[in-house]
Amino acid sequence: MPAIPGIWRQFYALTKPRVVQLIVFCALIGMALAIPGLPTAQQWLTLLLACVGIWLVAGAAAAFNCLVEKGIDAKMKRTAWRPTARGELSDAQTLLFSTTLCALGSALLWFTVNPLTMWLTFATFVGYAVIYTVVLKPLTPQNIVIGGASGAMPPVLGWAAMRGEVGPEALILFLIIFLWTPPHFWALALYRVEDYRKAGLPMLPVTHGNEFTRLQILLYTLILFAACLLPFIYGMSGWLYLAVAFAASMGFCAYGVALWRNYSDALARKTFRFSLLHLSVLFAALLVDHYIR
Ligand code: HEM
Ligand SMILES: CC(C)=CCC/C(C)=C/CC/C(C)=C/COP(=O)(O)OP(=O)(O)O
Repeated sequence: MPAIPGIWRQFYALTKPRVVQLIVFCALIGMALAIPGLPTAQQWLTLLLACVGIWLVAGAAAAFNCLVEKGIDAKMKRTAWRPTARGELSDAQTLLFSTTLCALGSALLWFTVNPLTMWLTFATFVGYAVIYTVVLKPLTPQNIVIGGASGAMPPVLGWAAMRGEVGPEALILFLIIFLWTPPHFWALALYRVEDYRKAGLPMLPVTHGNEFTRLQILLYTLILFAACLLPFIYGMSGWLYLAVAFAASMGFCAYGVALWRNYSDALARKTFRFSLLHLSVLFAALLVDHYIR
């Protein structure tokens, strides 16, 4: 097989592939839960097209973020390798790439899914690429809390794709990702604090210090624990989900407590990694539970 040319690999890297994979996975679960029983052939097609559309627009949002933040990224160890930060891709190339992905994804959603999903996905693009990246991130330590609303949208997009409306079930899944985002991000920000200080960004550990951030992480993991029980309480899931949600959320709280009591960079890194496992396992359990009930 011929190797993929370097420039395409660079463009691909701008889409933050692993983050977008989890985003599309959460959207997919929203879609599956919106359909009672197994999808029909027509629903399989809609499901696939909606995933591709959301993936394209999310990738476009990530690439636009890399363009806006190329100066900041260049100052941070974690992001200095990005092709935009290194000047390997020009602003015009990156803008064209992001616009093309966003246009293709939006057209796909409009013509093959439904206009509501297209508008919600586009609003999510604006929420992350403009409101979070341009306005909130340099402005306030609550940037990721408010901006987290865009990251929490995927199950809502998925639900809208299959139902043509937004139901309370989708809003429960939104709430879970919304409350999950602060401990997810602040755990990383704790051990990357010097990066953020150098870049001049007002992330919580920079503005309010290590101890206050650890307390916030702990509080969010506790509220998240309660929110993770809602799908069961609302009747969206059965005992399997409840057992998995209970165990995974207890695990996240345990990390919250351990980090609060005794800080180390290594533990903060483990907490960040655990956040990814927590959300993945939670959503996978919702899916399995939906089909075995
Ligand atoms: C405003 C909300 C969010 C912020 C500020 C945020 C921040 C971050 C940051 C800074 C990283 C980079 C870690 C690194 O480079 O080592 C990261 C990684 C990651 N995030 Fe988030 N995140 C947010 C929301 C989300 C959401 C909604 C999802 C998925 C549903 C997600 C999934 C991931 C994944 C999978 C990674 C690991 C990427 C990798 O290993 O390359 N994040 N997040
Ligand atoms: C249309 C749609 C579903 C859009 C989803 C938007 C999206 C990609 C949300 C994920 C959030 C994310 C990548 C945060 C990274 O934070 P950061 O940008 O502060 O991280 P960085 O320092 O690595 O750039």
